[in-house]
Amino acid sequence: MDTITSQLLQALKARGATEIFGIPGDFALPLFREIERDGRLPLRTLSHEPGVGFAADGAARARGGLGVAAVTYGAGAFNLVNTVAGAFAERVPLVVLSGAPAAHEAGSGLLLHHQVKSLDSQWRLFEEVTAARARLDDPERAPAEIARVLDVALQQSRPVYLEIPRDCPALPCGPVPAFQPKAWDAERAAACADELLARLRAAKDPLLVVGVEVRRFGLEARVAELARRLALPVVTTFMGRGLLVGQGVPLAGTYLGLAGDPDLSARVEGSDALLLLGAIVSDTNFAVSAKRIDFRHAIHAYDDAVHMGHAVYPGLPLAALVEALLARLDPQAQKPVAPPPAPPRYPRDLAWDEQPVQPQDVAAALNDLMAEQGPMPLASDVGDCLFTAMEVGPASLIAPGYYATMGYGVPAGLGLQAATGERPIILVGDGAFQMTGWELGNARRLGLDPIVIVFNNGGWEMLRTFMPEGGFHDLGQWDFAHMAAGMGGEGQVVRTRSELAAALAHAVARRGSFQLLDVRLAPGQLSPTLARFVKAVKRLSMPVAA
Ligand SMILES: Cc1ncc(Cc2c([C@H](C)O)sc(CCOP(=O)(O)OP(=O)(O)O)c2C)c(N)n1
Ligand SMILES: [Mg+2]
Repeated sequence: MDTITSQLLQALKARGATEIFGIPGDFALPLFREIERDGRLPLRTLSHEPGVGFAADGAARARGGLGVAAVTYGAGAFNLVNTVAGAFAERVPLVVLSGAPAAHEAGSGLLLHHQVKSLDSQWRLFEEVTAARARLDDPERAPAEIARVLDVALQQSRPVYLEIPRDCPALPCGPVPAFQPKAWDAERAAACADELLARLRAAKDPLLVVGVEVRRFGLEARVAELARRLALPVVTTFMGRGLLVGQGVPLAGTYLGLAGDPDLSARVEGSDALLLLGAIVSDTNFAVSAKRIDFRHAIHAYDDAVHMGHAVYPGLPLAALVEALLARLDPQAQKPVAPPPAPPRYPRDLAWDEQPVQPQDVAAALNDLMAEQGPMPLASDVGDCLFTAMEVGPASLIAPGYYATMGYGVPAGLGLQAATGERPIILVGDGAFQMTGWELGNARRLGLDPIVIVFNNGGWEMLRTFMPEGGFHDLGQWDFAHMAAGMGGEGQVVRTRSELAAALAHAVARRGSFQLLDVRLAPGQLSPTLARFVKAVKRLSMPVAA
């Protein structure tokens, strides 16, 4: 007999989920038992709910489709909130499944364990970080409610919340309707495409800037075709780094303003027709511009609307716009209007010498590795590791480039490998590792063996660059390499460039357990990109970054 849980699992799977990350509690034990009995989606338990949320987020970003995090009511769900907030900010379709008290308990007159202000406090809190919610306590309504909420997750590419009281998982339930893509107005899409193409054709130096929605809505191949037909150079935003890799279009690099390649930044800031597809216009993507970009002259397609000068086309999903444009373009590529920017230059040919390792040496070593053995997916945390990732390329990358929460890298890398089967390279600072790096202790049990590079500089260096006078940035020297064995992996201390090259070669050759490179960096040793970023922030005398 089909139950609320089995129908929910079928609906999740049909919408792209391939596993569930979770930590149970007594309010969620019946749900976990049903998930395990059903077996349709393997249950991957981790050690702390932030790890659960980041792993589900990483799975969704890397594979496409829904990511799923299952937790208990109260303590578990509240632990998850920051990861769901990051998913909301960065447009990730993360599904939260939370246990909850049974109806008869809610009316017991007793205060329940895990309860906060009221039994609805958790529901109200998730209203702020999700796009849709439902309580699955009525088998009659459950199929339609499941479809409504999961469809919003995919249509908006944002997190959603399902609360399942512990007396409901095994209730009989009918089938959940299939996914309904968003409808759009074809006439409005046509009018928008005509106006947009007219603007591009009148421009002297049009450029295509791609952002996260291009990946979230599975449009990379179609956008690459659009770039080809329009003969437009493709630039990514900081958050969009790694997009269109391997799609056969010339990638001009990542726009980083004053922190990036000066020629590319000048082209972007000087363009008379920036076509921004799916990009979040945020401070991390556009704040450190030498010349403030006037978005009134840009064409910005984001969050189901297209802004062109003073015109707005609402209710127009990115997919609708891309298809309307392609329908108007000759498959033969047009002639480029302006010479494409020079291709980005990434550090290569690491010298195998006794010089102390610097962040850019990690980038050079990874570029040498990928040139030799092919691309490997990157998962990065926040800190100088993320700025170093801008020097690795072109490689696919998942990272919280806008919401900028620490703790993301290791669990998201585990989620990436669990969902795609690809072995990731995880870049993480010592501070962020102290938050969630311990999830590596679950890697062997889950059959995962990421390569983890810890930028061990003994402090919160990114913050120290903004406020050197602060005496609270030091973390001491943690010996992560020697902790690895106790967690089922292998660790190597790396101090020199030749040690880096040898340790990376060893790590790549070893499968079946995670490999940790504990890269000892001198405090204050910054990547060139972070150094330029901080200099730009100070030059623009912007408020200190969060
Ligand atoms: C969950 C969380 N807590 C705090 C911060 C603030 C913060 C940064 C951002 C600006 O908000 S960067 C940073 C230091 C990171 O230290 P580490 O991982 O060692 O990397 P590195 O030494 O390369 O800086 C902190 C504490 C954050 N982004 N996320
Ligand atoms: Mg650090």
